[in-house]
Amino acid sequence: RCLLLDMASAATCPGSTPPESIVPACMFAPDRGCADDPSCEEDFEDGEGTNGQSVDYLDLSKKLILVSPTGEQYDSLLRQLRERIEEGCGETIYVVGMGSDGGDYGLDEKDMEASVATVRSLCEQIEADLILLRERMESGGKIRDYLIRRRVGEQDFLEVRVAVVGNVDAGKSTLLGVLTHGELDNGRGFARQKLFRHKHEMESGRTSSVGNDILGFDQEGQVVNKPDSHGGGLDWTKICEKSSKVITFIDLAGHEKYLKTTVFGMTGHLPDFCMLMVGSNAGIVGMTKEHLGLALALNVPVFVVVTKIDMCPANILQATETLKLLQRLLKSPGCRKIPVLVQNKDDVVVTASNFSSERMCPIFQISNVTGENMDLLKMFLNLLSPRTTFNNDEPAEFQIDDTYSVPGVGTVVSGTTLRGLIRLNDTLLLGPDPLGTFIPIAVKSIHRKRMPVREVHGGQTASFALKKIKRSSIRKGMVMVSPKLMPQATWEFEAEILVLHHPTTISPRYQAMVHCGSIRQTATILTMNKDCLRTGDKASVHFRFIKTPEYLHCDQKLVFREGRTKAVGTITKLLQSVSTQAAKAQQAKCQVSRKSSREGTSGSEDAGSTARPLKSGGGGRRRGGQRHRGKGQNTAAMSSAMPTGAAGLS
Ligand SMILES: Nc1nc2c(ncn2[C@@H]2O[C@H](COP(=O)(O)OP(=O)(O)OP(=O)(O)O)[C@@H](O)[C@H]2O)c(=O)[nH]1
Repeated sequence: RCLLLDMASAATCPGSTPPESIVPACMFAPDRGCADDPSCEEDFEDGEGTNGQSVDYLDLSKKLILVSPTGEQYDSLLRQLRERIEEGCGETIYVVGMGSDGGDYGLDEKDMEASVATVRSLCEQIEADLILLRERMESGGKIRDYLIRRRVGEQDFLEVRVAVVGNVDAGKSTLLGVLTHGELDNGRGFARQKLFRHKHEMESGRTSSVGNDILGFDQEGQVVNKPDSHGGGLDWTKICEKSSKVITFIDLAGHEKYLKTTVFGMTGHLPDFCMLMVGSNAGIVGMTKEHLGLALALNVPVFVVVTKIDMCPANILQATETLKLLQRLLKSPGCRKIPVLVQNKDDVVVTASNFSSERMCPIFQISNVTGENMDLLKMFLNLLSPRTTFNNDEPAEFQIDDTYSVPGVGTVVSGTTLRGLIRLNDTLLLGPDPLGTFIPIAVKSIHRKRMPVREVHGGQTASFALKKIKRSSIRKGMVMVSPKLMPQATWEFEAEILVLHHPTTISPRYQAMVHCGSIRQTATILTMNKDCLRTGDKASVHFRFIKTPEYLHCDQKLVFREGRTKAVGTITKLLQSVSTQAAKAQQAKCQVSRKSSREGTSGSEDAGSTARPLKSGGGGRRRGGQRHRGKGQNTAAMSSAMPTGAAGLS
């Protein structure tokens, strides 16, 4: 019944049968309101939150447990708090005055003071701070919500990534300029000037690349970024040093012509959350639904920011209409969200506590010109926690999303640490190259948010300076992994996909761009378990990359798109992996053959032997009827690096 929730199930249970009637891409039809769908009217309750800020009420005992706990109770409370802090990657929202007393909530002044003293002492034990978020009155007295945040060292901070999407002119870059530089906009593009990375962006006012901006919060939740008086860029080092939490905004392009870059930003930069921007004057136009659909497909929780409310006062029909339409879209069967208009601090605490349940969708209404409601948005951002916890003991894995050549430093790669711990001077395997090989590479220096650091771990973005490698031999989508992982590159894979939109039908030999993490490469459908696929269909599909093998994992999410055609899915099986040894042997052969042909000796036999296995690789290609199109690549060598027997794989 619900296509988008179904995507999630398609992603998690590959074998699950499709629902009886899938509503085709309902997110593209906002008018399919779900006024009749009672589930969409469901109220949320304070309770379980999954962004690690779970507000679970002490089932240890009654609301008075904190007033004067016994030694045993104190230990249990401490254990419980530690667990919650771990789950919340260093912070949690703690409610005082609310137990399992069957609705008798609230404490009198004296009990509240005693309870807070207990919580404070618990916080000291785990080296955390207690910050009051809100206080309310119930029949039994006061209830308080506190943010408990673990203290971090000067070099350390919690990192939360927020992707910023929405149609052209929704005010994305402007809002980021206002938030990060602390200066309001003039309604004519003043604030966004500080963010643009290219001259053509300055001239056109349009974002075309993936931008990164940071907003730091100190231990008390105050913004650390200072207005930039000298006109230079922000001092990231200072911000990070003073921050306990840093929100990294991934500023994405609103224009359709940059959709490929925007999809890359959403898949490759691993956002924890997605901020969908809507201009209240323009409403839900252009790419708004497209971007919302993408976030839902990738299971990234979304919150909405309606901008330009200074242009549309509340009584103006247009603004009310935009809000109504937005709420209808969010509640529609395609989205199944619970939209909540955030109007005060209470709403912020409730929505932030319940946000990662993925169904709740807070809506903020702001003005970048007058600054209205900006404080609510900042408070909300301060309460967001990363959605994933990481284990440093796992072998390291780093995905590259950009490369640079820095004078005096050499080749630098930037990206996200997916898991494990990477230290200065570690040797990692970098790859795969066009042959599918991985080469050992030493990490010369590490920068995190432009600060030199000695190590980075899972969930952190970083840049590494590498030794003895040319920038041209590294591409986006490559990884650097621990040698323990013995990585292998893959030409072909199987995925369970769900077609969100296609004007006609998709059949074998169809080619489109696969986005998977920071990989983006055209792939061909070789076979599938259905004759053809239409909008709303699910299938198990066998893909093959057309240019180079890639480093993939089972269970990775992918987006398959070409123009307005879109499918999402999950990788279920890796096929035709290139064994590193085979690839290395092949590389050696290639070198020998190249050398001998240069020398004009009878190296033709060797050269011939590299070309011959084309037939075996060709088995795979014939099935898809595709040819490699890699520029200047030795396709013969590439094919021969593949193991034979592709024909039998599916
Ligand atoms: N009056 C008013 N104008 C705003 C507000 N927010 C943004 N603007 C103006 O709207 C225009 C477009 O803003 P941008 O920030 O460039 O929009 P964008 O969403 O980043 O656009 P792309 O980068 O092309 O995707 C600029 O001229 C801003 O000054 C607001 O809250 N009120």
